[in-house]
Amino acid sequence: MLERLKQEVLEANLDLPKYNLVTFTWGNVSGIDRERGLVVIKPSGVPYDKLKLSDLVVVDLDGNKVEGELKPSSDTPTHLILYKAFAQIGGIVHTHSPWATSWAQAGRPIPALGTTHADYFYGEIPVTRPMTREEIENGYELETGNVIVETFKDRDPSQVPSVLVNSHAPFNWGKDPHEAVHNAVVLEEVAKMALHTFALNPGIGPMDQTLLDKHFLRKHGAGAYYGQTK
Ligand SMILES: O=C(CO)[C@@H](O)[C@@H](O)COP(=O)(O)O
Repeated sequence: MLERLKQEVLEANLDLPKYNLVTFTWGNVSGIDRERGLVVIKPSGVPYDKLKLSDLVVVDLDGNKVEGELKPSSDTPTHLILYKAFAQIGGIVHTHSPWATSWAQAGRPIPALGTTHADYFYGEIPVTRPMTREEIENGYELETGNVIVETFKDRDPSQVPSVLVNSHAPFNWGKDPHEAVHNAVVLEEVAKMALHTFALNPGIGPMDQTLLDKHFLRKHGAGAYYGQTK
Protein backbone atom coordinates (compact mmCIF):
# COMPACT_ATOMS: atom_id res chain seq x y z
CA MET A 1 0.00 0.00 0.00
CA LEU A 2 2.66 2.54 0.98
CA GLU A 3 4.85 1.70 -2.03
CA ARG A 4 1.86 2.10 -4.34
CA LEU A 5 0.98 5.40 -2.66
CA LYS A 6 4.56 6.65 -3.15
CA GLN A 7 4.30 5.87 -6.88
CA GLU A 8 0.96 7.69 -7.09
CA VAL A 9 2.34 10.72 -5.22
CA LEU A 10 5.38 10.83 -7.52
CA GLU A 11 3.19 10.68 -10.65
CA ALA A 12 0.84 13.34 -9.25
CA ASN A 13 3.77 15.68 -8.48
CA LEU A 14 5.10 15.21 -12.02
CA ASP A 15 1.65 16.12 -13.36
CA LEU A 16 1.93 19.64 -11.90
CA PRO A 17 4.49 20.93 -14.47
CA LYS A 18 2.84 18.77 -17.13
CA TYR A 19 -0.41 20.75 -16.69
CA ASN A 20 1.44 24.08 -16.23
CA LEU A 21 0.25 24.44 -12.64
CA VAL A 22 3.71 25.24 -11.21
CA THR A 23 7.00 26.90 -12.10
CA PHE A 24 10.41 25.93 -10.66
CA THR A 25 9.80 24.32 -7.22
CA TRP A 26 6.50 25.96 -6.42
CA GLY A 27 3.73 23.66 -5.18
CA ASN A 28 3.64 20.11 -3.86
CA VAL A 29 1.46 16.98 -3.72
CA SER A 30 0.88 14.51 -0.90
CA GLY A 31 -1.14 11.35 -0.33
CA ILE A 32 -2.26 9.58 2.83
CA ASP A 33 -2.33 5.95 3.92
CA ARG A 34 -5.08 6.28 6.49
CA GLU A 35 -4.75 2.70 7.76
CA ARG A 36 -1.15 3.36 8.79
CA GLY A 37 -1.59 7.08 9.55
CA LEU A 38 1.25 7.99 7.21
CA VAL A 39 1.55 10.78 4.62
CA VAL A 40 3.83 10.69 1.58
CA ILE A 41 4.85 14.18 0.41
CA LYS A 42 7.20 15.95 -1.98
CA PRO A 43 10.56 16.99 -0.49
CA SER A 44 11.13 20.72 -0.06
CA GLY A 45 12.85 22.65 -2.85
CA VAL A 46 13.46 19.73 -5.22
CA PRO A 47 12.90 20.61 -8.90
CA TYR A 48 10.24 18.45 -10.53
CA ASP A 49 12.57 17.38 -13.35
CA LYS A 50 14.96 15.94 -10.76
CA LEU A 51 12.30 14.35 -8.50
CA LYS A 52 12.53 10.57 -8.05
CA LEU A 53 10.68 8.00 -5.96
CA SER A 54 13.41 7.73 -3.35
CA ASP A 55 13.26 11.50 -2.75
CA LEU A 56 9.71 11.34 -1.38
CA VAL A 57 9.33 11.80 2.36
CA VAL A 58 7.01 9.86 4.67
CA VAL A 59 5.74 11.56 7.83
CA ASP A 60 3.25 10.59 10.52
CA LEU A 61 0.26 12.78 11.33
CA ASP A 62 2.31 14.64 13.95
CA GLY A 63 4.84 15.57 11.27
CA ASN A 64 7.58 13.20 12.46
CA LYS A 65 9.68 11.90 9.58
CA VAL A 66 9.30 8.13 9.24
CA GLU A 67 11.09 7.55 5.92
CA GLY A 68 13.30 9.59 3.58
CA GLU A 69 16.61 11.41 3.61
CA LEU A 70 15.32 14.84 2.53
CA LYS A 71 13.33 17.49 4.40
CA PRO A 72 9.56 17.32 3.65
CA SER A 73 7.75 20.17 1.89
CA SER A 74 7.58 23.39 3.91
CA ASP A 75 3.79 23.14 3.44
CA THR A 76 3.63 19.80 5.28
CA PRO A 77 1.92 21.32 8.37
CA THR A 78 -0.88 22.58 6.11
CA HIS A 79 -1.34 19.16 4.48
CA LEU A 80 -1.45 17.39 7.87
CA ILE A 81 -4.07 19.72 9.31
CA LEU A 82 -6.29 19.16 6.27
CA TYR A 83 -5.94 15.35 6.46
CA LYS A 84 -6.97 15.47 10.13
CA ALA A 85 -9.92 17.79 9.50
CA PHE A 86 -11.24 16.33 6.22
CA ALA A 87 -11.56 12.58 6.84
CA GLN A 88 -12.76 11.80 3.32
CA ILE A 89 -9.73 13.10 1.40
CA GLY A 90 -6.79 11.00 0.26
CA GLY A 91 -4.65 13.48 -1.65
CA ILE A 92 -3.76 17.19 -1.47
CA VAL A 93 -2.28 19.47 -4.12
CA HIS A 94 -0.85 22.94 -3.55
CA THR A 95 0.00 24.99 -6.65
CA HIS A 96 0.74 28.54 -7.70
CA SER A 97 -1.28 28.22 -10.89
CA PRO A 98 -1.50 31.80 -12.19
CA TRP A 99 -5.24 32.31 -12.74
CA ALA A 100 -6.34 30.80 -9.43
CA THR A 101 -3.45 32.52 -7.63
CA SER A 102 -4.63 35.86 -9.05
CA TRP A 103 -8.03 35.34 -7.38
CA ALA A 104 -6.27 34.32 -4.13
CA GLN A 105 -4.06 37.43 -4.21
CA ALA A 106 -7.11 39.60 -4.89
CA GLY A 107 -8.87 38.05 -1.89
CA ARG A 108 -11.87 37.19 -4.09
CA PRO A 109 -13.88 33.92 -4.10
CA ILE A 110 -14.62 32.46 -7.53
CA PRO A 111 -18.40 32.41 -8.05
CA ALA A 112 -20.14 29.61 -9.94
CA LEU A 113 -20.73 31.21 -13.33
CA GLY A 114 -21.27 28.21 -15.59
CA THR A 115 -21.62 24.47 -15.99
CA THR A 116 -17.87 23.85 -16.27
CA HIS A 117 -17.56 25.15 -12.71
CA ALA A 118 -20.77 23.41 -11.59
CA ASP A 119 -19.55 19.99 -12.75
CA TYR A 120 -16.85 20.11 -10.07
CA PHE A 121 -17.71 22.73 -7.46
CA TYR A 122 -21.10 22.99 -5.76
CA GLY A 123 -21.05 26.77 -5.49
CA GLU A 124 -18.37 29.43 -5.04
CA ILE A 125 -14.74 28.48 -4.48
CA PRO A 126 -13.93 30.31 -1.24
CA VAL A 127 -10.96 32.48 -0.30
CA THR A 128 -9.63 32.35 3.25
CA ARG A 129 -9.65 35.43 5.47
CA PRO A 130 -6.41 37.39 5.73
CA MET A 131 -4.21 35.98 8.49
CA THR A 132 -3.19 38.10 11.46
CA ARG A 133 0.41 39.16 11.90
CA GLU A 134 0.58 36.87 14.94
CA GLU A 135 -0.67 33.90 12.90
CA ILE A 136 1.89 34.62 10.19
CA GLU A 137 4.74 34.98 12.68
CA ASN A 138 3.69 32.04 14.87
CA GLY A 139 3.67 29.45 12.09
CA TYR A 140 2.42 30.46 8.69
CA GLU A 141 1.99 26.95 7.24
CA LEU A 142 0.24 25.67 10.37
CA GLU A 143 -2.12 28.65 10.49
CA THR A 144 -2.75 28.29 6.75
CA GLY A 145 -4.24 24.88 7.52
CA ASN A 146 -6.27 26.33 10.37
CA VAL A 147 -7.79 29.14 8.30
CA ILE A 148 -8.67 26.68 5.54
CA VAL A 149 -10.49 24.47 8.08
CA GLU A 150 -12.17 27.60 9.48
CA THR A 151 -13.29 28.53 5.94
CA PHE A 152 -14.93 25.11 5.59
CA LYS A 153 -16.71 25.03 8.93
CA ASP A 154 -20.04 25.46 7.06
CA ARG A 155 -18.92 23.92 3.77
CA ASP A 156 -18.53 20.31 2.64
CA PRO A 157 -14.96 19.77 1.33
CA SER A 158 -16.21 16.92 -0.84
CA GLN A 159 -18.52 19.39 -2.64
CA VAL A 160 -15.89 22.14 -3.05
CA PRO A 161 -12.47 20.44 -3.36
CA SER A 162 -10.43 23.66 -3.60
CA VAL A 163 -9.69 26.80 -1.60
CA LEU A 164 -7.89 30.05 -2.40
CA VAL A 165 -5.49 30.97 0.40
CA ASN A 166 -5.59 34.75 0.75
CA SER A 167 -2.46 36.51 -0.58
CA HIS A 168 -0.99 33.11 -1.38
CA ALA A 169 -2.37 30.47 -3.77
CA PRO A 170 -4.76 27.47 -4.04
CA PHE A 171 -4.92 24.19 -2.18
CA ASN A 172 -6.96 21.36 -3.72
CA TRP A 173 -7.85 17.84 -2.61
CA GLY A 174 -9.60 14.66 -3.68
CA LYS A 175 -10.11 11.00 -2.84
CA ASP A 176 -6.53 10.35 -3.98
CA PRO A 177 -3.56 12.38 -5.33
CA HIS A 178 -4.62 11.94 -8.96
CA GLU A 179 -8.13 13.28 -8.28
CA ALA A 180 -6.61 16.17 -6.33
CA VAL A 181 -4.50 17.06 -9.39
CA HIS A 182 -7.57 16.78 -11.62
CA ASN A 183 -9.40 19.24 -9.37
CA ALA A 184 -6.38 21.58 -9.42
CA VAL A 185 -6.43 21.59 -13.24
CA VAL A 186 -10.17 22.31 -13.31
CA LEU A 187 -9.75 25.08 -10.73
CA GLU A 188 -7.18 26.80 -12.95
CA GLU A 189 -9.50 26.53 -15.96
CA VAL A 190 -12.57 27.91 -14.17
CA ALA A 191 -10.46 30.68 -12.60
CA LYS A 192 -9.35 31.75 -16.08
CA MET A 193 -12.89 31.51 -17.48
CA ALA A 194 -14.35 33.48 -14.56
CA LEU A 195 -11.88 36.34 -15.03
CA HIS A 196 -12.70 36.52 -18.74
CA THR A 197 -16.44 36.28 -18.02
CA PHE A 198 -16.25 39.30 -15.72
CA ALA A 199 -14.26 41.18 -18.36
CA LEU A 200 -17.02 40.52 -20.91
CA ASN A 201 -19.87 41.15 -18.46
CA PRO A 202 -18.77 42.88 -15.21
CA GLY A 203 -22.26 42.73 -13.76
CA ILE A 204 -22.72 38.98 -14.17
CA GLY A 205 -24.12 37.20 -11.12
CA PRO A 206 -23.84 33.58 -10.00
CA MET A 207 -25.46 30.99 -12.26
CA ASP A 208 -28.98 29.65 -11.85
CA GLN A 209 -29.18 27.28 -8.85
CA THR A 210 -31.25 24.73 -10.79
CA LEU A 211 -28.55 24.50 -13.47
CA LEU A 212 -25.85 24.32 -10.79
CA ASP A 213 -27.71 21.47 -9.07
CA LYS A 214 -28.22 19.61 -12.35
CA HIS A 215 -24.56 19.75 -13.30
CA PHE A 216 -23.00 19.06 -9.93
CA LEU A 217 -25.38 16.29 -8.98
CA ARG A 218 -25.06 14.52 -12.37
CA LYS A 219 -21.41 13.83 -11.47
CA HIS A 220 -21.44 13.62 -7.67
CA GLY A 221 -23.45 11.83 -4.99
CA ALA A 222 -25.80 8.86 -4.96
CA GLY A 223 -27.77 9.98 -8.02
CA ALA A 224 -24.75 10.58 -10.28
CA TYR A 225 -25.39 9.45 -13.85
CA TYR A 226 -22.75 11.21 -16.01
CA GLY A 227 -20.82 9.30 -18.69
CA GLN A 228 -21.10 5.50 -18.53
CA THR A 229 -22.18 5.47 -14.88
CA LYS A 230 -24.58 2.53 -14.46
O1 LIG B 1 3.74 28.06 -1.07
C1 LIG B 1 4.88 28.02 -1.43
C2 LIG B 1 5.66 29.26 -1.64
O2 LIG B 1 4.81 30.37 -1.42
C3 LIG B 1 5.42 26.64 -1.68
O3 LIG B 1 4.51 25.98 -2.53
C4 LIG B 1 6.69 26.53 -2.40
O4 LIG B 1 7.65 27.32 -1.83
C5 LIG B 1 7.11 25.07 -2.39
O5 LIG B 1 7.62 24.77 -1.11
P1 LIG B 1 8.28 23.33 -0.89
O6 LIG B 1 9.35 23.18 -1.95
O7 LIG B 1 7.20 22.30 -1.03
O8 LIG B 1 8.85 23.39 0.51
